[in-house]
Amino acid sequence: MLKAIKLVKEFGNYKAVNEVTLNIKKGEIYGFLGPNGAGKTTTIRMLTGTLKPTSGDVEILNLNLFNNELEIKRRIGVVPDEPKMYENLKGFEYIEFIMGIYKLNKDETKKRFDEICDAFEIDYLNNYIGDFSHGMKQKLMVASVLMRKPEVIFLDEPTVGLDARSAKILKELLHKYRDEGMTIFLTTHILEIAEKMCDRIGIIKEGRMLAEGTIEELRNSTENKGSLEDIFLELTGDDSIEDVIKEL
Ligand SMILES: Nc1ncnc2c1ncn2[C@@H]1O[C@H](COP(=O)(O)OP(=O)(O)OP(=O)(O)O)[C@@H](O)[C@H]1O
Repeated sequence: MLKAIKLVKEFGNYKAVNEVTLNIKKGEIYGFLGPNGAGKTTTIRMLTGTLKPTSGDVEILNLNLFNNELEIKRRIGVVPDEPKMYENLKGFEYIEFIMGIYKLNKDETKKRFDEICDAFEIDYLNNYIGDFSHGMKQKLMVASVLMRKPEVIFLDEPTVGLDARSAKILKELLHKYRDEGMTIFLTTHILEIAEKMCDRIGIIKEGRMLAEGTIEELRNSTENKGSLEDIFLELTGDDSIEDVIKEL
């Protein structure tokens, strides 16, 4: 469904992503975790066709990304870490614009969009996007992508800026769409969210994959039998954090 084969991205002499290989199944929620600067956003940008890899390949929906970019972009959805939207449009104008671009069935899509708006309490569609807070933009961006029912969705730090209620609603919406067959790839720094939300987790550091598996598999592959936070800190080598805290 979603495959990356030895993906590499070099910025000058710096290897931001170093031979990352992924194999994600249909209907799976895959959490991509790693410390700051590990290469998560760079990987997402390569997986979604916004950044050309230095080497390696990507296959989505059984199609090679680089030979089928338009078809793939039509069938996937992307929620970037910074929601980029037209600031001079009102919320409802942006949604009409997206419906037009993707040539969506208006009645069906509107029904789905309204359901998501109800869940997220989006009641500000008559206002200009430029006046929205980060969280308000994020919710509209998520709604504009989910209403299309993409077959694969990529979300980079989707809960940043969301209040606790909206983050919980997002988790429930993603589980619902996963159960209907959507494949979901997300990054997060909130390990509790990853633990509750994801079927499988990959951990990256300094561009390289350190580990991958279900929480249970990750637990068995490390000495640490505790929470995802304990496993993550052990794998990423930040287990000295307790000493740092003691010194504070
Ligand atoms: N356009 C660019 N030019 C040069 N270096 C870049 C560029 N984009 C990313 N990098 C570098 O690549 C590395 C990986 O960055 P990336 O944004 O993928 O990390 P990340 O895991 O998403 O981090 P964070 O969790 O902090 O968002 C970083 O060292 C970053 O400085």
